[in-house]
Amino acid sequence: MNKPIIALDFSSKQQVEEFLSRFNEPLFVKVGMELFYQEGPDLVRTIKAMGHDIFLDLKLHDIPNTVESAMRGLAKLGVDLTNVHAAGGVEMMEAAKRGLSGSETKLIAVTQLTSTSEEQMHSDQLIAASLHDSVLHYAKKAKQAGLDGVVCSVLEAAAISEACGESFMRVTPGIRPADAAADDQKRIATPQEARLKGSTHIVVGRAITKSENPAASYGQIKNEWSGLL
Ligand SMILES: O=C(O)c1cc(=O)[nH]c(=O)n1[C@@H]1O[C@H](COP(=O)(O)O)[C@@H](O)[C@H]1O
Repeated sequence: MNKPIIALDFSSKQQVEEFLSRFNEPLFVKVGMELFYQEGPDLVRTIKAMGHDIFLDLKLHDIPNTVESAMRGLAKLGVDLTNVHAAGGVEMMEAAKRGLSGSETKLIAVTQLTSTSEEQMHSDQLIAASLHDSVLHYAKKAKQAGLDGVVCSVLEAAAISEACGESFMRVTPGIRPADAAADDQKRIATPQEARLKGSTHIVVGRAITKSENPAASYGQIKNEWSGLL
């Protein structure tokens, strides 16, 4: 079972170091925009040197040439996983993949954000399809572009596995323990539902980072995800 990916949604290196010091094991962590825009590539190198796996979540979405060049730079960081928005199109996703060539970094595409509801998608994006079909469509486009998988919600993971193959990654944020608040997320699920409904990876932020005891919360989520609870 893949380790839960902890979203390090902090604004400083100091906060990250304090948080990571509570764990005595190698983790799979996500560095997103908040942290990367404050601390830059140096912190990514520092976390890597500590022995943790890294998902660099910058959600690139631009013209193919710009994304390819940006990915060429990110490839040098040696992260394990990074992402683009599938809405950038197949040509952009292919360019992103070219930019990463020669590196070990896996590439996935965000389909519809887990903070998006079907009503919002209809009204904000003027997409007439169901949210499920939109996510599935983006997943097929990501597969066509040669990507390693997608970011989706647990609710779409099984259908994507069926359409794109079991080895195609389904990285699912919006994970909450059963009694926790949804916050700004719309398509949420528990770690147990993620395991039963076809996720290959779960991404967990606030349920761990805002916990009184992050290591204990991580342990509990990890056990539920692995089927040990
Ligand atoms: O690409 C992502 O990681 C991502 C995609 C998505 O659709 N939804 C989503 O929540 N995320 C990220 O996953 C994390 C979820 O955080 P929590 O809601 O605090 O667990 C955040 O860092 C988001 O940026």
